[in-house]
Amino acid sequence: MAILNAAKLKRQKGVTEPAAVYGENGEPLLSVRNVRKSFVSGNQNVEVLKGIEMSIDSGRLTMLRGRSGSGKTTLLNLLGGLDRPTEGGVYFRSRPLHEWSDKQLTIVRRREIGFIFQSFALLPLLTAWENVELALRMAGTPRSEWRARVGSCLELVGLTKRAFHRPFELSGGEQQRVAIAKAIAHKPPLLLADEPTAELDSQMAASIIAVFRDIVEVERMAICMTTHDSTLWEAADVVYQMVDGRIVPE
Ligand SMILES: Nc1ncnc2c1ncn2[C@@H]1O[C@H](COP(=O)(O)OP(=O)(O)OP(=O)(O)O)[C@@H](O)[C@H]1O
Repeated sequence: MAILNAAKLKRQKGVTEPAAVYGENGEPLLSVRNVRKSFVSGNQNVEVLKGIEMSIDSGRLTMLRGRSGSGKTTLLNLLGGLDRPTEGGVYFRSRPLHEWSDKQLTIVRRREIGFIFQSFALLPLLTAWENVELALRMAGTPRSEWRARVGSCLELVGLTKRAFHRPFELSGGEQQRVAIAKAIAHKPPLLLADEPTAELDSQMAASIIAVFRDIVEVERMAICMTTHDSTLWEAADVVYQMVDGRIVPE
């Protein structure tokens, strides 16, 4: 796919665009400091994350790669405040998510983070347009802004012509694009995606990654996604490889 090759070429030539950074001092949008996560399974304590250090910048597509069971989803859940680390810190826009109450985390997730999952999580009776509009309603965006924002999000994901179709009338790739439009509608600075291309064929997967590249470049959001698919890694600005709960050099 052209977009993948373009991203690869840019990196090969050492061309890097200046990252849009959060904060005056250039601190990353999100940083993870010595994070450990354990689960109790039966009478055993299983350590799934073993001292993770990483950061995520605005205007960058970051990928987490690794074998099944290496801890990618567990880490993504911590980045999005869906769970808390056993040790260490997760700082989002310099605020310590790991110290926040459930109520505070719910608010930050609703307003400042977009989530995309493997299954597309669309409401089946609503059209693509109404699904995206619902996200704005949930985020408390003023009604007067809905029309323009829904239109521009559907345009960004290339679905203007399909705006009034319901999910069952759309292909898997198109449904995932509606899910992306829904996740970015309220302009969250951070978009997290867990295996967003797992249910798609390789062509549709590449088209989703092309949409992600547009989002980081046009909207300057940060996207962090997990993937097994080695053909997609070259489209990333940053790739973290996970092995057995640790980030290891590629
Ligand atoms: N709530 C939990 N309780 C006990 N063990 C858990 C829990 N969540 C995850 N694990 C274990 O942590 C390990 C890492 O799981 P995780 O889902 O993060 O891996 P992954 O890299 O995302 O894998 P996949 O690519 O298959 O989704 C697995 O061995 C899993 O069984």
